[in-house]
Amino acid sequence: MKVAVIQMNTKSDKEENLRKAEGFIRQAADNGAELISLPEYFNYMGEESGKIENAEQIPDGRTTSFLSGLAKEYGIFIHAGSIIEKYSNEKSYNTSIIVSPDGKIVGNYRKIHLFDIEINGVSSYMESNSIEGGDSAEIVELPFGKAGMAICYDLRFPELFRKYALEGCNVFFLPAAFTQYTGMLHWETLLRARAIENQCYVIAAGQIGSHLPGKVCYGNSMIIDPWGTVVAKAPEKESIIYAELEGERVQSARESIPCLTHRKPQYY
Ligand SMILES: O=C(O)CCC(=O)C(=O)O
Repeated sequence: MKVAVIQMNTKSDKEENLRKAEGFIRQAADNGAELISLPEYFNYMGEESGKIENAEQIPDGRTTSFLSGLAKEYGIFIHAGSIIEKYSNEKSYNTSIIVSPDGKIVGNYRKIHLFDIEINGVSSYMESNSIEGGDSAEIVELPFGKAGMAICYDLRFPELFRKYALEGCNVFFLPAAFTQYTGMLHWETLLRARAIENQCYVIAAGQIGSHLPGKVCYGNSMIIDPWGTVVAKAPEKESIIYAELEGERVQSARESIPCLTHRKPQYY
């Protein structure tokens, strides 16, 4: 299955962001992508206060119907890294969806772990001020196999990915708007670790560069195979990268080093 990952620098004008995403999706589909992955917050990154007015219903919202139309037109899967989903008058969900070639939503995942952190003298984020956390994991059946869904900070919780692997996943989605600082320190290492320890592909579409109001994102979108090899990596700009997901790579990793069957959880 040919996958395309789109790296974006999303800003606060939703229609402009959708126009840009559409251009990338059309280009990737014309290049033969059967599955296209977009980053977290691909349709809006702006002031916190703007989140509420840009929140949408799922499935009855502007962005979902935009994605369904394109998925149907090209007969492809589209993974929308995230859309701000309506929750209440104060808060939204940070929600990823996967749309199938017939335009239906086949995956819906609300970011579980919220980025509430403070790094002394560097940065602080309080995602839970505007976002309500999700409360369930999500596995989607794709032609390539089962896929586990996660978003950005979820990457730091290996037990979610282990659960997905034990339930038969061979690919993970990890869309992100990862901060420049923590990205430099941890992004590639954590992504490769999740791929290696679970012997799964990792599809990581990221935001790149600065966004209102002052968040700088690390970019470095990548596709990693079940051996932990980075098979495609985006340059430092908005771009599309491609890779072929190969079932044999999953099998060969799992047969060569059968760590998933060597587990002894009864001892720990
Ligand atoms: O885990 C990190 O270092 C970054 C996470 C992040 O930027 C987010 O979840 O929005």
